[in-house]
Amino acid sequence: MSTGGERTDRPRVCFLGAGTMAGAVIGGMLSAGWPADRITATHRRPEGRAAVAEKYGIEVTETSPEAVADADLVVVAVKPYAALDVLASVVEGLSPHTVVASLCAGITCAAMESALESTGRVQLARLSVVRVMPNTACLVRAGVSGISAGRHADEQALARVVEVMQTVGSTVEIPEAQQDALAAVSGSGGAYLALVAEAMIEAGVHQGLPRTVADDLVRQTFAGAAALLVEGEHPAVLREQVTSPAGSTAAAINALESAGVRAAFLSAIAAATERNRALGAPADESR
Ligand SMILES: NC(=O)C1=CN([C@@H]2O[C@H](COP(=O)(O)OP(=O)(O)OC[C@H]3O[C@@H](n4cnc5c(N)ncnc54)[C@H](OP(=O)(O)O)[C@@H]3O)[C@@H](O)[C@H]2O)C=CC1
Ligand SMILES: O=C(O)[C@@H]1CCC=N1
Repeated sequence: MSTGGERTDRPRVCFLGAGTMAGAVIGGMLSAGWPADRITATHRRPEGRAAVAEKYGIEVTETSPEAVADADLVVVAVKPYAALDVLASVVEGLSPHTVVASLCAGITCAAMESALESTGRVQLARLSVVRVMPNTACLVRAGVSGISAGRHADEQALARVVEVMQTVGSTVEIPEAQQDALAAVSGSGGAYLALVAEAMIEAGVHQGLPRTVADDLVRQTFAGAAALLVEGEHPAVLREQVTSPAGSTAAAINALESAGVRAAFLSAIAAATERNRALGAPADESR
């Protein structure tokens, strides 16, 4: 998967948990030329370890202090409910120079810092902790990650995390209080757009288009619309450019507005923000 031109000064990154999100970041890093021998991961199931090692050509081990001993950056990438336990299970392998980042929805820097402080090991109590919220487009190096530094993370620690996440997309540094809303917009956003794409394909089929044609049309329409958005024009202007007075787009927009599409997005993003907050709450067993 490597494109060559690998740099040997890249930080060594160990992912704790190698599921969808870690896999997207690992895949993006490798395709950008990050040396495979500077990426490791852990997986709790032996068959999972074998599969991930085979897929990415990286070393995959059990989650243990030894797994993180050589890492410059340890990335917690398990489901939120397991994040603090997984971090606690590797503390013996962390050094004062290790940076710990978490991709886990809702898990605060303070919660991770407390987990490290509660080890009673003085040198870990001041470890750099960074909270990151990426999205799955990291796989194609088109992700966007919100990044917030914890109490002890200095510029150098932050730069280590930014180096990884900018390899797989863009980054935005935000106050940690905004992380739950950011996750609701960009962490989950790809799913909303995939749902709209799915609905548009079905609607095209409903109007008599062959499924493969509807599928191709929708994919390319999304790619084209994304390219125009990235150019920087305001979305309202892009919408107006397509909407002739009393034309067919106006008829469609009228139907969408009557169905409450804007209100639906307001509710959806509010629900996701609230859910992210709940995922970080200590008593939540459903995470
Ligand atoms: N998916 C997404 O789009 C995004 C996810 N995130 C965050 O990323 C994190 C991971 O989510 P996602 O990748 O979707 O989930 P996955 O279930 O795909 O991946 C989680 C991985 O962690 C593994 N795991 C669980 N416990 C342990 C353990 N003790 N040691 C090692 N590995 C363990 C799981 O193993 P097993 O297969 O055995 O269950 C699984 O492979 C979550 O906290 C989520 O909030 C953030 C942004 C976007
Ligand atoms: O659904 C989730 O919980 C995660 C957080 C952002 C995207 N997926």
